[in-house]
Amino acid sequence: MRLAEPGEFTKRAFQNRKLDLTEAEGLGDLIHAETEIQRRQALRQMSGELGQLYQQWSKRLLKALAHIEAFIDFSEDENVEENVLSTVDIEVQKLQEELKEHLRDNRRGERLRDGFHVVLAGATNAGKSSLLNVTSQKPAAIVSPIPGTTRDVLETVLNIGGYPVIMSDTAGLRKSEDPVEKEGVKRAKERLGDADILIAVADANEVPATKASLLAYIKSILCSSLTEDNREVILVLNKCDLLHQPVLSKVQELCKSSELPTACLLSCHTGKGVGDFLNILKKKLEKICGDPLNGAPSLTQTRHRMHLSNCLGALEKYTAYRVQDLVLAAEELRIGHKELGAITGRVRVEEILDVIFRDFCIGK
Ligand SMILES: Nc1nc2c(ncn2[C@@H]2O[C@H](COP(=O)(O)OP(=O)(O)OP(=O)(O)O)[C@@H](O)[C@H]2O)c(=O)[nH]1
Ligand SMILES: [Mg+2]
Repeated sequence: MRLAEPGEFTKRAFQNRKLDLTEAEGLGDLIHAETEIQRRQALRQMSGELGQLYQQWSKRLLKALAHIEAFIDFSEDENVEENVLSTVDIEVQKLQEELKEHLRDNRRGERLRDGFHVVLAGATNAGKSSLLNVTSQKPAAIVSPIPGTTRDVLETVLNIGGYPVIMSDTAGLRKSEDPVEKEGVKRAKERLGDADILIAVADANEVPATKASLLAYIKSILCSSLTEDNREVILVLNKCDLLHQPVLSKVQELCKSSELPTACLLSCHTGKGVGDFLNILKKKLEKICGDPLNGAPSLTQTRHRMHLSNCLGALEKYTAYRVQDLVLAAEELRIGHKELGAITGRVRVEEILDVIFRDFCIGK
């Protein structure tokens, strides 16, 4: 018997299947869609919408800071009234809410720029690598009937309906004494932790027959991620070409259960159901993203996220200190403003004074 050359499985399997896949309805359109979303998102960045938003926050915070300083320094002998403080409080509260909303965006902008992490996980031989090849339409991963073929995490960049995606194939999850495979399983689990969307891949011929046991099976594939967080999960039941009609109907019925994650029955060999899978994936991406081309522009840089979070932290401290110690509270506004300044550019002391003398009749 001749030993197979490395990569032979992949090439042969892929060439045999390529024709079927290009015939799968809508598949090409979904995979090869222009990254319109990314392009228009970039245009929004370039037109400075995000910059304008941060500038606007910075100006409002500067005004709040100036007013509080005016109150601290001049309220006793000049015309600075008590209600200045309550106006500042309201403005700081509003800024906190706007910042929170901006930060609570599921890292949409960063994901749109760098790609959404979609991770394929499942038992050995379920067809994870086959699914990666089918969706990317190239023999990216080695496919073979030998369980434990994939040992490492393999990433492929895809474009699903305009959304950038980094799809990761992982080692099949099973107990092994082989140190290389063990390491592969460890890496697979780590990668699961980073996923925006988890794809639990199972062989449709081997899935448990009841809802409860199937649910437990999915949880074991996802290392309980399903219960621990609210991340999107798709259950893929592969190799449906091997199912006989009565079993197929049973599995189809099982898939409809609302207690299970969105399920998709498909065959990487015939291409049947792959288009549906991509559509489900696209819908999940849309769900995470909202409409990226409308509404407030999204955060795109981790550095900005850090400064905005720091700014929010300072504004929250302002609220905490406000009743006990006005000077400490004002200091927090200064810190918050400095954090915004790290994004929008520094503000000089004179600018604070300008606001004070513009808004109050001091020394006049
Ligand atoms: N009949 C049938 N066989 C399939 C299908 N998808 C994959 N296979 C076969 O199943 C075997 C395992 O496929 P892989 O894609 O390597 O499975 P895997 O989940 O990546 O396996 P590991 O890397 O070992 O974890 C190969 O022989 C594939 O040709 C399918 O839709 N139908
Ligand atoms: Mg594999």
